[in-house]
Amino acid sequence: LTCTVGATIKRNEVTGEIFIARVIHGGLADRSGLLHAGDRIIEVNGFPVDGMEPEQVIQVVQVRSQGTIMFKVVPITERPVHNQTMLYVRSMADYSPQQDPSIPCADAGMSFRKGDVLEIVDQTDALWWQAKKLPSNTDCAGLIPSTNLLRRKQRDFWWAQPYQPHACVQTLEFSLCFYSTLTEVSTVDEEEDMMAIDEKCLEADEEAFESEELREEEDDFTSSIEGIYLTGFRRSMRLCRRHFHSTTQPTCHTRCPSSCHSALNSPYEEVVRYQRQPQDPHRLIALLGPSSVGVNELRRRLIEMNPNVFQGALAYTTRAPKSYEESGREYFFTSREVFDNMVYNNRFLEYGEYKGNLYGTSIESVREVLNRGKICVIDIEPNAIQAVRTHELKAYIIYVKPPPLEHLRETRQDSCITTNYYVNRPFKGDDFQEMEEAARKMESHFSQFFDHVIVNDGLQDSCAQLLTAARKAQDEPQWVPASWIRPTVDS
Ligand SMILES: Nc1ncnc2c1ncn2[C@@H]1O[C@H](COP(=O)(O)OP(=O)(O)OP(=O)(O)O)[C@@H](O)[C@H]1O
Repeated sequence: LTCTVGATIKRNEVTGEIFIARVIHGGLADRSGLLHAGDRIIEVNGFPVDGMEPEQVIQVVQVRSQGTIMFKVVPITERPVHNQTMLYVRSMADYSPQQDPSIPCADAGMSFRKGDVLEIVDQTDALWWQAKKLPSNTDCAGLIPSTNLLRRKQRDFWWAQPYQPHACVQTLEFSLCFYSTLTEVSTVDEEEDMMAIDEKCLEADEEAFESEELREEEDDFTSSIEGIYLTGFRRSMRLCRRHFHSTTQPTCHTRCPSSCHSALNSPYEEVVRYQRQPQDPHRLIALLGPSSVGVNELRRRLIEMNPNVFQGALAYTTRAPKSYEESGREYFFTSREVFDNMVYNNRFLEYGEYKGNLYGTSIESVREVLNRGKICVIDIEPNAIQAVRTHELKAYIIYVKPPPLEHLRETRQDSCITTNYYVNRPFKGDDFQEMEEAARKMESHFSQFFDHVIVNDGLQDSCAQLLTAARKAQDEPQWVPASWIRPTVDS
């Protein structure tokens, strides 16, 4: 009945009467305006349907799949009042009606993936809403679980899992409220990764290790182009970020409660179309991707090619300045006391420790770039996603994805990476595999927050894509969390 007429039916088990259970938005029944939820069906194409099983009724309808289908109905006397307000949401979970035994009619269901934007067209039913996936090329809506129902499914799914120490990693898409647990698990994973690296280093050719070992002093990854110093590319800051400490939880509580809470607790995040006005500050561009995928190469090239438009954010450090360094150029050099105070006051988007010194990217550093009318481009670890998704920064998150393995091998033949132990060592086969694995994890946990994805295959093409995306983020309407536009009292 759903496909042909655009309605679902139900049977009163006591009386055997058949009723319209719901009318699918945009379907034939809805467009005809003749059938409504609650109408009692007496006859279909002249056949009395009282006492029939719903499947039999459907067969009667399908016999006449073309031409006119005649319904004799007793209309519902009191139609529910539809005071629908337009609602758009970004899905924070995957859903497949074919794998959901509780859906009233799987054919009427609509599947969606994390990050999809859905237009909710009907919320009259407490359990099953009707929605369209955007951009939509169909008039007909599909059934999706309501927020409460999906949340309940997530909870049940969570509790139904046998105990596995890492279970929260696999089930994050179902239960973002376990975010803090995930953070701990990721750290453990990272420590394990670190151990793997240690072993590899022990196996490594000692001579090569010695000659390429990280030197104590800090070099820039990049040279400064004429007259312009590229901020935000210092090596220690980047290495430190691999051992990041996220400020996610405290930051969330104080800086972005509405957007964080909605993202963490609700399977749907309400979104609105946002068009930045020319007088508004630029949206922050935040790049993320698995280590060595090319986030900083792309970021550097973008800034180098358009230094008057784009700029990185200067990091803070408690490290003592070297003779040639100036506060406000390589870093903001600061005391540990001041740094701790900034941490306490949630002033960092992310911060961490490297070789006994603290490093961090502050909100003020980003603000300073924005106040100059430039577009701030930073790279972040996934744990900083919530800290940049705020009413003020309105981060546009670009995920840099590795291309397939063969392409990685081909394109990175002459490229080098800096690891915790080596500077500029050529890529090895294992690096590519690790990158792919890290990418898979990152995507499965965080893809719902990606505004744009760049597959970093050919460097030139990726650079062009980044420039286009960074411009689009500023100039074209985008879906953003509704809380950014209608901030609550405490955001
Ligand atoms: N598309 C590409 N083709 C070839 N080489 C690339 C490409 N993108 C990046 N590279 C090279 O790969 C290496 C690693 O890139 P980059 O330093 O930007 O990594 P990253 O993503 O910033 O990683 P990390 O955060 O771990 O430092 C660099 O030598 C860079 O020049």
